[in-house]
Amino acid sequence: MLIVFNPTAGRRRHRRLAQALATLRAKGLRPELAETERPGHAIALAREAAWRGCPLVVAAGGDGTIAEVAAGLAGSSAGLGILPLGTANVLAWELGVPLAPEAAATVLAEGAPRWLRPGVARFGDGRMRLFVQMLGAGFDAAVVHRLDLRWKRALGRGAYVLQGMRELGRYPFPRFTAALDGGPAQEVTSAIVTKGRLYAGRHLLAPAARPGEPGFQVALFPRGGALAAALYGAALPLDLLPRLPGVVLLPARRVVLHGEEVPVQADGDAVGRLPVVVEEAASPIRMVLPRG
Ligand SMILES: Nc1ncnc2c1ncn2[C@@H]1O[C@H](COP(=O)(O)OP(=O)(O)OP(=O)(O)O)[C@@H](O)[C@H]1O
Repeated sequence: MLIVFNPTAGRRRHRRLAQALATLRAKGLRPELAETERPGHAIALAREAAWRGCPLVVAAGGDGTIAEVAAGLAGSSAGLGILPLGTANVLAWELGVPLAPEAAATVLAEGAPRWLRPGVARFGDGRMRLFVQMLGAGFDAAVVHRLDLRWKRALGRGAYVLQGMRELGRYPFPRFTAALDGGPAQEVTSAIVTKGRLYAGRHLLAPAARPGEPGFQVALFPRGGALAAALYGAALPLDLLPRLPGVVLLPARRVVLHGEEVPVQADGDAVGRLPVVVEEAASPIRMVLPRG
């Protein structure tokens, strides 16, 4: 087992990592540890581990680190485990992986295999980005793009709330189009393409989503403006967002988002700007998850 640890993810991460390692060692396991040194490094570390036959690579970090490890394991037979040390840890909430390090380590040692089907985003400039939970274009991506990392370290998820309030006053809500499965282009001001039900931690976004099955749920936000965005932001922690008028949720296998100067985020990382085409990744990933 190789643990790929992002030393910049989340808070209190070193202590939590040490607790997980102690649990694994107490169970007779001898995990290897590799620290990431830069964005994208986890991809290379995971790829190399899969190439030398490592059966399980654990992403110790947040959703961005999981996505990078998943990208490195793509097409291999190695399994992917999660040690949730990130800020939002949406995928851990989604898949029932405990946040307590000892309990998460027990899942790594004794969990069961389950398939996850990541999404892949292709940008206009030819870049590709794999994502495990969701990709957003528009307002939420603007928040991620301009988030101050010092705030994120100090305040955790609260930093997103503060940055969201700042963006309400300055984001211009440019319109762009979303075309689902070759259908007509619809005008929106934000769109979230999600594999899972949850968003920004454990808040409900897409009740019909099934991460282990093909396809996505797509949340479209035709209404722009600070008032609508503030309303959506207030509804999210109450799990009311999917029920709000003006929020459209649709299933799709392929999503084309077209626009200019519209920011894009994937799994909470700033990843570029539109246009982008979102599809299912070529191969599913075998995850090690809680039994039952
Ligand atoms: N050594 C490093 N220095 C700077 N950035 C790094 C380093 N290692 C990894 N990263 C980048 O940090 C990004 C964010 O990390 P990650 O998603 O794991 O944590 P998080 O943002 O705190 O958690 P979450 O996504 O759950 O909110 C990763 O996508 C990765 O590209």
